[in-house]
Amino acid sequence: MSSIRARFTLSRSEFCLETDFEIPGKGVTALFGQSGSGKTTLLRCLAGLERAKDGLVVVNGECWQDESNKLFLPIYQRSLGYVFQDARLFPHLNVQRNLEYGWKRILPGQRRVIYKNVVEWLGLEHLLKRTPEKLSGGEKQRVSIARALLTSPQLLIMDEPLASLDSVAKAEILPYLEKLHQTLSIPVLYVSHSLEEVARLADFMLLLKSGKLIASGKTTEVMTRLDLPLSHLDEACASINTTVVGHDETYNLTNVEFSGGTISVSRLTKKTGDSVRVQILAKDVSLTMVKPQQTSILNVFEACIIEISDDNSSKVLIKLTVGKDLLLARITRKSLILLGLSPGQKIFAQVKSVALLS
Ligand SMILES: Nc1ncnc2c1ncn2[C@@H]1O[C@H](COP(=O)(O)OP(=O)(O)OP(=O)(O)O)[C@@H](O)[C@H]1O
Repeated sequence: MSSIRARFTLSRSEFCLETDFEIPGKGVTALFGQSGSGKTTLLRCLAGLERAKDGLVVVNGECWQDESNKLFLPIYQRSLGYVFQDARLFPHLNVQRNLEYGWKRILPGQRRVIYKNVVEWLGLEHLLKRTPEKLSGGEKQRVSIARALLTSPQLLIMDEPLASLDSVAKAEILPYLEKLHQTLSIPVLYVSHSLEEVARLADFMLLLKSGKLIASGKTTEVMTRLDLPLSHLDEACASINTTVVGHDETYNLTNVEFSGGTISVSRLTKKTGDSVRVQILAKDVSLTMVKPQQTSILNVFEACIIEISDDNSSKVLIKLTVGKDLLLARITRKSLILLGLSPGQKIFAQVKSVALLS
């Protein structure tokens, strides 16, 4: 199986990066951690901008750095695309010339993407003749992503690509990132501070704290681990991959199916069989002992409690399985006691609200 394997130890005066990980060689892996946890330092090590002691980097079978310190490829020899917070386009070149800059550096036989496809994926056809000063922040960032992709990298690093955009521009660019996620064979390492972005885009995640990796694994598994800080954030959530199974034209709803049942959401333009990833916030899940008969909540599922943890002085977090999927519920400690909930118990999870991610 394709994978990216890396190991670094890098000491600075008041900070030490010590990481050893293997992530899938395709799809999007999120690198998540608080400010100062070492995300940029880790990316710099991967890129060859820092020389970590006894470092190791192997990207889909290609060794960029080995532990014997004999092999250390400099950045220009690592097949890497880098997208920064700010787009860093060449201001004097129009969009097309910016894109061609990356494209022409790669020999035709070594190209792994098709120019026309990249332009189309990122919706740039009508912008090709414009100079960067005539682009919005979101458009600039789309050009920057396309330029990085056109270098046909073995690995695409995106370092908080949405951080400098306002919420309107973020909302505009996210569907493009989702489309890339579904279409692209190039693995992406995506740095973000936003749990929603991670839930939306990443299949796998690395969680960094004070220079150490405290977790790595499938996004939902890491996000729902009660021993980790993510499940205790206000926006704690689970993301679930579903498939459209039909539309309810009378009530303008779409039904999507997952391992635990069928979820009704507002009518989507998707077709039967299409994939949809949904996000369910812990605070939007309540629990009942018997299946509610008369309720305005449409989405009620049989669930099993697998773990309970304190959240704050009045709330607890409950991790549930619903079919083969995981869900989090944040309820009051009083409800926990009144209902007498404990691990192993079968209950019903009522989902008040479902956000559609893609
Ligand atoms: N050149 C340097 N010399 C010494 N210490 C540094 C240097 N660069 C960064 N650091 C320290 O290393 C630690 C990790 O920094 P890094 O920039 O990797 O964190 P980060 O997770 O990317 O943060 P942010 O999310 O704010 O960008 C911080 O404590 C920082 O002060």
